[in-house]
Amino acid sequence: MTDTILDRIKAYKLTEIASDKATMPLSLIEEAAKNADPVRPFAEALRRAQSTGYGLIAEVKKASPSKGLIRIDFDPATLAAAYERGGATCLSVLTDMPSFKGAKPYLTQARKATRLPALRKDFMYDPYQVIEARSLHADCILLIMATLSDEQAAELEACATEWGMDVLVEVHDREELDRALTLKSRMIGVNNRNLKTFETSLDVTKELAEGLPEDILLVSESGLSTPADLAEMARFGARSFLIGESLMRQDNVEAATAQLLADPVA
Ligand SMILES: O=P(O)(O)OC[C@@H](O)[C@@H](O)c1c[nH]c2ccccc12
Repeated sequence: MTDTILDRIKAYKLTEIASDKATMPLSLIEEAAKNADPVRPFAEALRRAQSTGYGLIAEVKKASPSKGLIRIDFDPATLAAAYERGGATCLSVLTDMPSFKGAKPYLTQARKATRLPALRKDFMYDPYQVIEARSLHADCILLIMATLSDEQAAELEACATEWGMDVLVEVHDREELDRALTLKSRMIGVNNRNLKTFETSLDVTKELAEGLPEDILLVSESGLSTPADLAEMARFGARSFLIGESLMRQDNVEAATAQLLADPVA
């Protein structure tokens, strides 16, 4: 079978982690994580927001492997502040460099410019990255079931919990969802984009939302751009959203964010 983009990402991530560990030993990362700003409750903020409107995780995203460069004028702190003024609930910041032109400092810069809880958006394989996320002041990490074993996911989740962070568990099909539901986190992200083919369809959220346990906080991720998209997802039980590209392409990010959230369906 030929390599998917996810296979390629995993391969360079493992190399990157090994080299990071050699440059910056775990003990130093742990020290920095202990001194990080207190955790801001991430899942709780979304639950509160979606009880009266929509929960929005607004993504600071410069580029992607499927779309290339998304935004030229890119300052994480400025963009994060615009998202906050526009009514975003949380931030997501890409820290992966090779595929998304992200960077670790972007996370810290974006979070510091706001009072919003922030997700480290990256491909996590090693507890080292989880502790590193906290050292960058992350409040939540992402675990992608498509590229993790059950054992790895449980180990990374336990590490996040130990450091006080929430976990967004990402799935794209029924099998991944069933595996995700055996973890402790009650926050599930359904990625409308298949990370192996880049095919994106809102039908993925519609299909997987059905029959979810009551206590699950469902986040619909990727490919969302209009108030009608959000209303459609809400009809299927998703009132929290992870949105990057469509907002990043706007000249006025604050106004676009406010407009998107203006008229939530009951
Ligand atoms: O830019 P979009 O289509 O609004 O999507 C945002 C977010 O869902 C997407 O960036 C994403 C979802 N899961 C990921 C995992 C890795 C990298 C990126 C992602």
